[in-house]
Amino acid sequence: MSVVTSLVGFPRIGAGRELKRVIERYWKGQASIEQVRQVAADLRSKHWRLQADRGIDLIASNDFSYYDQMLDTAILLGLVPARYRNLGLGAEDTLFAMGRGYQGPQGDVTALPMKKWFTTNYHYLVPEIEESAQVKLSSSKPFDEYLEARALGIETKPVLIGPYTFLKLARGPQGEVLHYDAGLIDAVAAVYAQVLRRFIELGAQWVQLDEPYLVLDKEEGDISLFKGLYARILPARSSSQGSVKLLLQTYFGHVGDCYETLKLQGFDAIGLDLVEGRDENLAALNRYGVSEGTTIVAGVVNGRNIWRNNYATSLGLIDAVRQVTPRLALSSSCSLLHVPFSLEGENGLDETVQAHIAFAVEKVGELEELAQLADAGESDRRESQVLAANQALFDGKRVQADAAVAARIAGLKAEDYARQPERAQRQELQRTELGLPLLPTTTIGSFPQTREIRAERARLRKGEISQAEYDRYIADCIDQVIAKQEQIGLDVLVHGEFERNDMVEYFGQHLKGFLFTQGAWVQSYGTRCVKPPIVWGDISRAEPITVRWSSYAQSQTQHLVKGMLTGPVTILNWSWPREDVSHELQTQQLSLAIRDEVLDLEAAGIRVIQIDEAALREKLPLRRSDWHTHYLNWAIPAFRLVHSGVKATTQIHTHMCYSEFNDIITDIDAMDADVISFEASRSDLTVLDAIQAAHFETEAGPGVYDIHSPRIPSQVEMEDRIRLILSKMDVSKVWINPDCGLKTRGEAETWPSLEHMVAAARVVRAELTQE
Ligand SMILES: Nc1nc2c(c(=O)[nH]1)N[C@@H](CNc1ccc(C(=O)N[C@@H](CCC(=O)N[C@@H](CCC(=O)N[C@@H](CCC(=O)O)C(=O)O)C(=O)O)C(=O)O)cc1)CN2
Ligand code: MET
Ligand SMILES: [Zn+2]
Repeated sequence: MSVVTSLVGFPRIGAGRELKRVIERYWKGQASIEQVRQVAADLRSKHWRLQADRGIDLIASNDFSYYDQMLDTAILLGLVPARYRNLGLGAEDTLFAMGRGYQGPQGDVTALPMKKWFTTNYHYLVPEIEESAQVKLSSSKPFDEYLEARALGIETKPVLIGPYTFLKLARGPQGEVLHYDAGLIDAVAAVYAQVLRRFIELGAQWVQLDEPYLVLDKEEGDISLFKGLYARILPARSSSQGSVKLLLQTYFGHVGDCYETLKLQGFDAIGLDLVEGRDENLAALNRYGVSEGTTIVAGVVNGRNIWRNNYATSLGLIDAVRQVTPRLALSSSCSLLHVPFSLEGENGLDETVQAHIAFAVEKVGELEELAQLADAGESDRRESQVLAANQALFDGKRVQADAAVAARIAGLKAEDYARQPERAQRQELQRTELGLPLLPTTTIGSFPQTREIRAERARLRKGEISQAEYDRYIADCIDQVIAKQEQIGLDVLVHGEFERNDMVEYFGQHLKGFLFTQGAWVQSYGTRCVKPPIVWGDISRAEPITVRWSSYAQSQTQHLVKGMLTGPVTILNWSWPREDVSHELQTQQLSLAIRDEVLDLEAAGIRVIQIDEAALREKLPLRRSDWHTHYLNWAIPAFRLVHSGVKATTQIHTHMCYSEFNDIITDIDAMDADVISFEASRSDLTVLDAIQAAHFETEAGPGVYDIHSPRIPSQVEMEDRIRLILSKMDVSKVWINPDCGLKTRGEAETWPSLEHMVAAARVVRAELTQE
């Protein structure tokens, strides 16, 4: 018998994005809810079987979700705010209304706020706990899925988001952090206790509670909140009916600052991330040891990258844990939700490259191989073919270094990171030069990526149409979008990004050093997926990427057209980075490539250039002490390097979404952009207070409506929003825009929404000039 293997969670969208397809068809009225349920059940069964066939011992159930697992947990706890309940919709439709808003015969409600899930490109819905909320067990989803697997002959380990993480991420109706009073703690803990008792009745062996929030710095009261919750939950592991074991699963970092507390609670197992939290977690194990009866589940297979596991390294980690305890199990470092499904059918990559890659299915295989190697004696390990073949992947260099890139980086000087003249002076020059009105209106860049556009691109890929035909089609799209923007009266226009499949993949495809996949999709939010490009070698730009379409768009109008680029930090964060060189170096290479593009756009007559850094906050280390030393100290200069070469009158914009900036607001100001647009409509507007407090110099467009929902906002609603913004910001610094790009929206909702937005800006502008 080999070491026990556990999987934190498995991707749920399906190898061919089946779940996405059926749910989106359902939303359009083209599939029934029964069809959705059937596809979901088929996927679950396929994924369980796949793990069982490969010998995984603790297979997760309830890791499936139609939209998001935080949303499922809110529903499980009965935390459906009244405005959604009052719509009177069925179970799935209520869930979708919370996820994406609802506008129809039953009412008009916005969606719950959406936020980044720790340091990933996955987004969760922020549960809202109303004053009047009655916390009680309100869904049978975890039990149903456990029984569904059982009926297939597969014993699973039900997985739930733990109560501590849930409560730390939930908010009050105004987006405020909760007050964790005894009543709330009792009620939430009581539901989890009830869940455990029910699983005992059903005969489950293990339940996993995910507590990633434990890897964050602790605030006052956190430890007592955690202890308060688990003091009520742990006793429910046994009842007159039997008992169940509890696995406390942590991931995305270390729990060094609370490991002793975790140890003392007497969990049956504690899951530790030995990839991202390696040193501190091992140090904590060594320092405090492991309680009698607790198994350490060592997360050695990285659940967040796509590279093959280095078995020698993992065996070293396994041996290190065994120095402390013999009770060891193996797992992925976090849920495999964050990696693509499988290499099977991936014919976009050649074999030598594929040998270095492991997606979810391959990672399951790695866990099993490691479990066998972990139990092999020293001589068996020495003779192991598996180990030798694995070692060969890590011996020697994969790619030749690019000497020209290295020389350019070596030649960088301090002044390359500082734009001249200083910002206040630039903003004044730009005001006269660009001739913009007060409260200028603009959009974030993309316009609807309709089925038709995607189909044209698919046709080009398959060789059904020529490049020239495709280009003509894109030019038509641009003509139309320019004309429409002029018609509704936007001040700074965009070309619409029709030529791009994705804002990161597109740049990857036009830069040296990147590779792409055909179908390596990863869920980003709801039914939306991304296909990150792979960094394989040193990065550089062979030729201009966006100049052609930006200049074309500018040639079609007298208005300003904003050039549109993705910034270096975002390109790296939304790609699969190399692990043989630092993120800092890869980002620097990207900065130089995008810098060349900025200068080429300027030379081609583009006077406003937006460099999106949508993912800047995403990889901010979870521990505050690492923020500057491990990240901001190079990520912010990387952005400055991109734009420091332009003239004072060229206006540099940046854009960010789904992040919290309050605590890094001065760092964002230090990017030295002239203008920033950001997401602010789904979340609370405390960011405006932060802007005010920090004397933020960058002009700013806090999004006045949510584009991740099909709902059309009214003009009045946006007027109110603008007035609220003006109560906190200097009017000369305010821009009016949606909170992100419009690519996921349809034409039908896009144009009325923008008309309302422009009309709202005009009304408020008129009020201002009357005063
Ligand atoms: N990388 C990245 N991360 C991000 C964002 C982002 O824009 N990009 N935005 C934020 C929110 N997250 C988002 C993630 C994905 C999408 C999104 O729109 N994804 C699309 C896919 C975009 C894409 O790559 N499209 C390709 C391929 C489209 C496709 O599915 N084609 C069909 C064939 C065409 C057809 O429909 O007939 C196929 O391959 O089967 C293209 O346009 O070429 C989707 O899930 O639907 C939006 C926002 C945060 N993170
Ligand atoms: N320019 C991009 C767009 O409008 C920025 C999106 S941020 C996820 O789609
Ligand atoms: Zn955005």
